Amino acid sequence: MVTAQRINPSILSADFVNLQAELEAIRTADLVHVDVMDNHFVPNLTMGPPIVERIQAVSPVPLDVHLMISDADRWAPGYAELGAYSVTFHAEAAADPVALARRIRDIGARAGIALKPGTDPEPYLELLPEFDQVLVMTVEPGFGGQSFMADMMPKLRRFADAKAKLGLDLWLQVDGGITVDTIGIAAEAGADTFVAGSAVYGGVPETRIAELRAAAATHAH
Ligand SMILES: O=C(CO)[C@@H](O)[C@H](O)COP(=O)(O)O
Repeated sequence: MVTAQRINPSILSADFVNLQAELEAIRTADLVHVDVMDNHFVPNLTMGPPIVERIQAVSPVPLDVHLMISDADRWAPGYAELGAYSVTFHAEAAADPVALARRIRDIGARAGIALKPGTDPEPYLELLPEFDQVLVMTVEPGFGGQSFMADMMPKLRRFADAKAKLGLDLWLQVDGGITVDTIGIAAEAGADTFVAGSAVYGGVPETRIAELRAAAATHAH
């Protein structure tokens, strides 16, 4: 069986003044990746619940919310309540990742856990049944347009191995520096869900999404 692959454009690279049109331009995507940053967990600031709620209301594609914020335990459930399809919080920002994932799932969203490049995957491997997706950051979180960190592939492989061993239906997501040249490397290491900002909005989004899909498919497991 070939694993389904998903392309989730990050609107961090979109024109925020024309966001509704930018959302329409990626209607062939699987999910819209929404980067929420608080200028505390990461040195950048984007948006909070009121703007995400408006995006949710007008987007033709469901939202994959990535919270790069401190105190995730307090804020993450609100994004599930406003209707996000998935809510991913950082392992480094949650006091009790399992309890938080359960709250997100109880509200009806998919629960994801994200790891910064320097974070050891080991403590999370046995917790994987509590999550619907794992996000392995392939750049330091905070900004679009950075270079893909190929040295994160061993971490991705550890999650892929644990997923196979436990027989889980778990999505493995990568985010940062994903292009037609790097997507295959991540797919080869076990990723099935790909976030791309500058690679999508740096050209005609529909064409770029199709190109990324084709490049990933040649490396599908
Ligand atoms: O979370 C982040 C950055 O922290 C990402 O979602 C970026 O928006 C990806 O941008 P590109 O590396 O694809 O340009």
